[in-house]
Amino acid sequence: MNTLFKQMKNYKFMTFLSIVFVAIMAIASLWQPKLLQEVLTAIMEDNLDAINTLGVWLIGVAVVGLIAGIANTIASAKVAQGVGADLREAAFRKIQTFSFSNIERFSSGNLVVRLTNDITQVQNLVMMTLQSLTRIPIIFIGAFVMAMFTLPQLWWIIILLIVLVAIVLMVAFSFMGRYFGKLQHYLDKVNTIAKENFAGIRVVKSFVQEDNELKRFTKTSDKLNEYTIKVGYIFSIIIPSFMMIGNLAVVGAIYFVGSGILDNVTMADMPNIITTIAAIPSFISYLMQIMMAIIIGGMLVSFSSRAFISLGRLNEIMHTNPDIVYDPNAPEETLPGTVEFRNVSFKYNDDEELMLKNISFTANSGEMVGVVGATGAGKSTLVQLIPRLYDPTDGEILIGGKDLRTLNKNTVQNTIAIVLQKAILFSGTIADNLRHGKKQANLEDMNRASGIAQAKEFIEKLDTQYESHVQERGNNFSGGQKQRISITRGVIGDPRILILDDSTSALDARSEKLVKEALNHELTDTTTIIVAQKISSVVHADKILVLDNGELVGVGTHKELIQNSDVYREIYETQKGKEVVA
Ligand SMILES: Nc1ncnc2c1ncn2[C@@H]1O[C@H](COP(=O)(O)OP(=O)(O)OP(=O)(O)O)[C@@H](O)[C@H]1O
Repeated sequence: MNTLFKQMKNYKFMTFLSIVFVAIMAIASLWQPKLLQEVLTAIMEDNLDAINTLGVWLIGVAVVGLIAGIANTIASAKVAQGVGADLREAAFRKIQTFSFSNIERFSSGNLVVRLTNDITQVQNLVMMTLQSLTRIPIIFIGAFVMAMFTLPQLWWIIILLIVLVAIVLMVAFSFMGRYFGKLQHYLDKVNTIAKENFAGIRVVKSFVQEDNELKRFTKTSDKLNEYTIKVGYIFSIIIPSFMMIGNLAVVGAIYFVGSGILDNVTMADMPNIITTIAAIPSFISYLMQIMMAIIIGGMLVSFSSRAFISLGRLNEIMHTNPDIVYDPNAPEETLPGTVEFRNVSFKYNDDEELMLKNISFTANSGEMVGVVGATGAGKSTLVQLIPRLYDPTDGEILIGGKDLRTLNKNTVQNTIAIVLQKAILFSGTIADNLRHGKKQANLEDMNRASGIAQAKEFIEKLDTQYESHVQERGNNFSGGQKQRISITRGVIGDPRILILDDSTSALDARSEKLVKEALNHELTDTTTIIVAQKISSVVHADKILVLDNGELVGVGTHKELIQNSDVYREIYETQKGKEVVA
């Protein structure tokens, strides 16, 4: 709730206006039946002056109610949309502060649902609350009191109507609550299957999985349909039930008033009879208002319970403390490119076992360091600790001789660049993507960096070159092109430490060689850490780290390791026959 109130503070005036307008609207709708009763009395008494005056009043009150209703909707929508947008931005800003671990704990898909569906639920709650919350008690209590004054002898019809409507509503909501949960579950599932299929459409097509996927989708969609129909059935029962209760109340009112009149039909009673007959439409109108207030109130309660769950999920984001926090007082500095691991151990989030165990090594400034090991040995995990994507569980990492945890955020970002295993590009232009690596990058910077990454040639062939459009996830580029663009993005800022996490895997052997040579020539002071599947990629490195099951089992040059490291020799032997190891 705090999160919501905090956001609503910015819209105090609009909220106030919306409450005032809804109160005016409620009073207008309570007043109209009363005026109608008076007009009817005036008609039956043939009082033309009163008819004219009251008619004008009736129209005036209706117009005021209408204007207040429109103004309330505008003000409520402004508050709801504003709160929704602010909440979305606040949550997105908060997520930007999250570490990898924070995001993994939520899962990225789940965060997207929170930013879209959950925010919409909260937005609707604000809208409904501002439109109904104050109106419901005013209408309910007002219409109850007015109905009692209008035809006090029929008090029991009012009570009966309230009890019956409340019973129908409670029974219906108890079923609907159950079905709504299932409905949401299958709706999420349908979304997930659809998203998964569109994102992985190439896999679906290449493995000829269309029929299987269609079956999977249809099964879930049918379930969704089943529960939607069940909810529809309940509505098809409750709406006529309400109408029946309303009609019974109307008939009851007319019958009992009518029989009361027939009991006293003398001329002396005429004024009383006129007043009573004129009161019937007004009484019925109040009954309908009472009924609507209960129905809308019930729906608001049922809807709020869903919206409060969404609010709770958003609160969870807002109250999560980022795992990785930078010291705001640390000065921004230029550091040499040395990397030192001192007894570093690491485990992922809730894992029991350590993924990296007591790792120590030093990479000197300007060196090229290779990291090799079997699949799952912990190579990516190790290099991701260097740009602080995760913090070690134990031990410390020194960059340029200083503890990584004490460094300014900009220092870390300007000193270290990582090109991840999976090349991820953002929609926009190639230039937009490259500016992630250097904000003010100009054409010269882009040309130089793309030259190093062997991307220049293909970019220059594009019609609009660096301004070429990049589709979502870079889908309009090949795997190799995406990797080249992401290497360009990595080197464009001239980092002191460049990490290539298996990021030349989609490049042909010649291009890979050219990238390595260009890195050697152009980034002579840069410490380059290369995670490689193939020993051929790091055979000339100044130092190679050999990882086995999270342990550092060898450090040295290719020659040294061939002699000293069984694990390295084994990897080398298995690869030797398959490719040329220089
Ligand atoms: N985000 C994560 N959360 C939990 N466990 C993870 C995560 N990332 C990796 N792991 C686990 O850590 C281990 C090491 O993974 P890592 O990606 O570091 O290996 P790798 O040596 O780079 O493998 P590969 O050569 O296949 O890329 C694996 O067992 C993997 O399941």
